Amino acid sequence: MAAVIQTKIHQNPIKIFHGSSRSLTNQSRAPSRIMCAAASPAKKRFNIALLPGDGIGPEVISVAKNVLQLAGSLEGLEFNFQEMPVGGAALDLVGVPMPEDTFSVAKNSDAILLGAIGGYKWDKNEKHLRPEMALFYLRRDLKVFANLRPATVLPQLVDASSLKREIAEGVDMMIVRELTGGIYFGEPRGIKISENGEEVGISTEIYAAHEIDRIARVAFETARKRRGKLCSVDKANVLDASILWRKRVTALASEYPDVELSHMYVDNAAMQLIRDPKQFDTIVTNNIFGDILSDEASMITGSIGMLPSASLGASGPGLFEPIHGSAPDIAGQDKANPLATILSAAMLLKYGLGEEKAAKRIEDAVLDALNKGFRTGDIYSPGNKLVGCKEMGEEVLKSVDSKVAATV
Ligand SMILES: NC(=O)c1ccc[n+]([C@@H]2O[C@H](COP(=O)([O-])OP(=O)(O)OC[C@H]3O[C@@H](n4cnc5c(N)ncnc54)[C@H](O)[C@@H]3O)[C@@H](O)[C@H]2O)c1
Ligand SMILES: CC(C)[C@H](C(=O)O)[C@@H](O)C(=O)O
Ligand SMILES: [Mg+2]
Repeated sequence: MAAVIQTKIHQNPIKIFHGSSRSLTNQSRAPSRIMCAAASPAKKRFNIALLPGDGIGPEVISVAKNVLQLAGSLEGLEFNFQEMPVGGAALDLVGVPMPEDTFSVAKNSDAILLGAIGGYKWDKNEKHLRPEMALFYLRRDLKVFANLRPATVLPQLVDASSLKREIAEGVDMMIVRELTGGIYFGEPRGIKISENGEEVGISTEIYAAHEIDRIARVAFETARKRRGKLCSVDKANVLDASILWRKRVTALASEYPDVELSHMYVDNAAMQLIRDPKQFDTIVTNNIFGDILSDEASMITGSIGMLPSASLGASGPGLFEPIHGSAPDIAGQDKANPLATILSAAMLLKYGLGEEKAAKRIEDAVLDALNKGFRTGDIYSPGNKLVGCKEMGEEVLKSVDSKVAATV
């Protein structure tokens, strides 16, 4: 599997951005040149786990799957899709949010494309039976600690931004969110009874040095390939976990002399994102700050329906999903913007499978559909053509098919 970035942990070189080794096996299982001499060239085969989930999840996944399939086939890739229930859909089917079969298919795939999880129906479930737990199990057990959330204002969508044109235009940042640690997973946690008999809710923000180092390295490497600026966002004026975070990130900076490192408190960062988002190139931050800041950044780009993500570990398949949720308020109405999921499929190709050409086909097709004026409701502005989720998907498919490289 093609590694996109190499890094070091404790001086041992390891691959950071790659999918499982299954694809290599699959390639070797592909028909040999001699056998196929008269037919088309041997195709690379990949197993993709599709986890549609809940709400708008199935709507956006069905569209993204078609786009992935077509873009891949034009680059000689063949996908074996296996669709499995997760979240509320799995709770309804088998009583747990992450069935063993689903995890096993995901773990043994080359990459996972997930829609969204959650919904009103399960909101009152006990915590371990909430759909969202599936996400935690997946992220934790696949060890995908590095979550890349790019927020780019496309020229076609400047008017859809919540910010004024002159502030939004040209924004292009990458949020590197730590995904398997911090307050989401820290112990102790739970709702307990205190000594005076009162209920107390406990969540613990905790980071070990190695967890900070490995995400910081991913962020330095990412910044190095972008504009060379890294801003580490923390709350080191208050939180002990952030004090250690800042110390470790600072200590690593000498290994990346070509990257300009700065630090910012998270409250200021939330404000600066709105005041002057162009100051940011790469941001590295902990699990919860990354969750919040990426939703904020999405509105600079026009909509949360535009932001894809890639979650990557040191080995095994990557997990690719839009940053948005199941949007129960618009589910089943063909109103969802599928572009975040389609762009997540592009990230799957690029970071998960190392198939940059196929990824570029998808990115170009998205730009082409936007250039032609197609807009779902969340990114609509007067003068454009309002379409639903399915039609947007069909337009992107047409653009992939026409092999037109969009001019931005
Ligand atoms: N990764 C995930 O699966 C994920 C992420 C966030 C929230 N959730 C879950 O989703 C459920 C709803 O959460 P929420 O309402 O806070 O967040 P949400 O992201 O689902 O929706 C927030 C708002 O954004 C809109 N929106 C979201 N995605 C859109 C899209 N693709 N196109 C157009 N509009 C879109 C929704 O209609 C809604 O008004 C909850 O159960 C939550 O836990 C799941
Ligand atoms: C649904 C929720 C558990 C999840 C998170 O907080 O990580 C979501 O908001 C996200 O951004 O992927
Ligand atoms: Mg979130």
